[in-house]
Amino acid sequence: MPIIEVSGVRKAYGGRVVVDGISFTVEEGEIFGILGPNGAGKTTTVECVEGLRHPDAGTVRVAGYDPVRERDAVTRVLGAQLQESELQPKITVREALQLYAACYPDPADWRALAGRLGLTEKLGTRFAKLSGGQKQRLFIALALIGNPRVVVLDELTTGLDPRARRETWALIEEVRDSGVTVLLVTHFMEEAQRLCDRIAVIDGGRVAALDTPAGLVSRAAGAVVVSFTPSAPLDAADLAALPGLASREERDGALTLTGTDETVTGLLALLARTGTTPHRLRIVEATLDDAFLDLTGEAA
Ligand SMILES: Nc1ncnc2c1ncn2[C@@H]1O[C@H](COP(=O)(O)OP(=O)(O)OP(=O)(O)O)[C@@H](O)[C@H]1O
Repeated sequence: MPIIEVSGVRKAYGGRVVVDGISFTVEEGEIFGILGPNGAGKTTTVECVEGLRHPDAGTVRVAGYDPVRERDAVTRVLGAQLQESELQPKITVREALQLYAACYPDPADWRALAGRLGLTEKLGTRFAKLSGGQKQRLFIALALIGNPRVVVLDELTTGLDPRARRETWALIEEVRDSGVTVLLVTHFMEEAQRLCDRIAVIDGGRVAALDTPAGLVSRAAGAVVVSFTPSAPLDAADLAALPGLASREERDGALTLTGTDETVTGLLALLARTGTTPHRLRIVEATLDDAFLDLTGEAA
């Protein structure tokens, strides 16, 4: 049984539909990404999973529980870090961990959690004095303190420098490796590609695509771009017949082809057959960015 099931969820604010029939399931033990442009409906969707918003239609189940009607049960299995989290500026890391631990019947050992998240030396530090990366680590610790089976992380690494972001990624992987399912809302392609087992691309309140990162990339219009200068001109009909060819451009004797892996294989066979040498050969694969642009028409 999937640990999260979202089926046909709709949500409108003041008559404007922002989530328009979203469905997906998250399997236990995976890092599932929700990716989409600003205002796509990502946060509204995960807030329905967390029970913070009531869908107008459709159903949500977390470990079989309804987040609205069975709020207490869902609170026991789901930990959340919200998009705009804040704590009182004067609370120390130790006090925050103890306070949150007191809210759960069977909390994690907060000292061990602080150790895992590299916060032991900061236990006496006030929230306002923590760096961005330390605050995010504290929010991950607070999301994990109830020993949840699922943790929802919304825009966790926004505002972090590249090094702190990478450290946070390693922590998210550790969380998953410890057996907790992760639902991750993100804007960052590199983050989604590196961390997620599967990604739902949300655009205009709908699921535009749901696949593994590699599966999404292979859907980009020109998944592979090959450029080279042939030692002798190639026959236009031979080039046009290459399997999977999406586009062809010639400039100053240099050829640029976009297509698929099959296009590259076909091109290599054509070069061998005609005894042509490809000078300055470059093969570039599409990225999740390209797939995202194709799917949503927007840059991340
Ligand atoms: N409480 C609310 N009342 C009215 N409109 C809202 C409310 N919350 C969100 N919206 C609107 O709903 C749309 C979807 O918002 P949501 O926060 O779910 O998108 P998002 O994909 O998470 O965006 P972002 O990446 O910018 O955080 C936006 O146009 C937003 O302005």
